Amino acid sequence: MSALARSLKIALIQFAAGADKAANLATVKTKVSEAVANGAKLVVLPECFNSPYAVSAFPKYAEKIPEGETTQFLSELAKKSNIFLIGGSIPEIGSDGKIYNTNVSFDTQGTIIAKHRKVHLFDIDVPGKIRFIESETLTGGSKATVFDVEGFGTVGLGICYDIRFPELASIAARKGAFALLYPGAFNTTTGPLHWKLLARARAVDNQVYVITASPSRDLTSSYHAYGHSQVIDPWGETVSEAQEGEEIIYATLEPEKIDSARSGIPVTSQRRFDVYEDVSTHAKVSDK
Ligand SMILES: O=C(O)CCC(=O)C(=O)O
Repeated sequence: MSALARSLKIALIQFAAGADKAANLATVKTKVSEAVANGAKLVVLPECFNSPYAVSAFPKYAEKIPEGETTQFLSELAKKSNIFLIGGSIPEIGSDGKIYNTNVSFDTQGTIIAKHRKVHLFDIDVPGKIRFIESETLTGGSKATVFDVEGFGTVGLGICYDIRFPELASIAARKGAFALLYPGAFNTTTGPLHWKLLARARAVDNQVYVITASPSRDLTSSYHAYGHSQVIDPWGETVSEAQEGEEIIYATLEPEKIDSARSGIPVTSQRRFDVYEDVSTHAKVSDK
């Protein structure tokens, strides 16, 4: 049986969150209803869609999950819209008092099906170009996340910088994923060089769809997101790609695309775990 049971129409919502949380949630509501009207069954929001993407903002905007207003809002929206809703990420305050960059995702009943805390924090310093140290206010998660989209199949999920670490993607693929979802906010330094390269690499490594949802670029904010939300197929081809502004992009994921890649170039069944270890046997996988 194919990793994907049947065709799945998805939408990626690219918009820039500002300082006003209520306005950000109102934008999500409007754009999700547009995506639903256009037939999307699974909708993906970008990284940090309810707050500015800035280390100083994370503590101010952090909410509890599931008690916080954004979780409640997304749950109702998923249920009312009868969609699977992949809630990008939001700053979360954990029961340990630490702050995480966290995805929470929902099924068509509004029930939480996944919670992923960004595992690899975005701490980089490229002199003269970009310095961003998430660990100044955030703590990294400690689990890989793989979950079922009921009636369609299994997916893996990481947040932005997590895409640079192929191990998380391999774990999901070994567990039968048909797609890897990465809400992310690359920037105008690393985006042009690495955003598509990494998405295509993860797609071809694992013969899965790779879905990366970005904020749009806002030159008035301190962080200039790259935009270019995209859907890459298991052959490494771009199915759909946004530019840098506000946009909703769509794609229909097809089981045949996965099957043709896997039967034509059968790396998925040719792996030599007798020569190297399968990382997925060591992984802790999130149960929500
Ligand atoms: O890896 C990169 O270049 C960008 C990562 C990033 O922006 C993030 O993790 O939020």
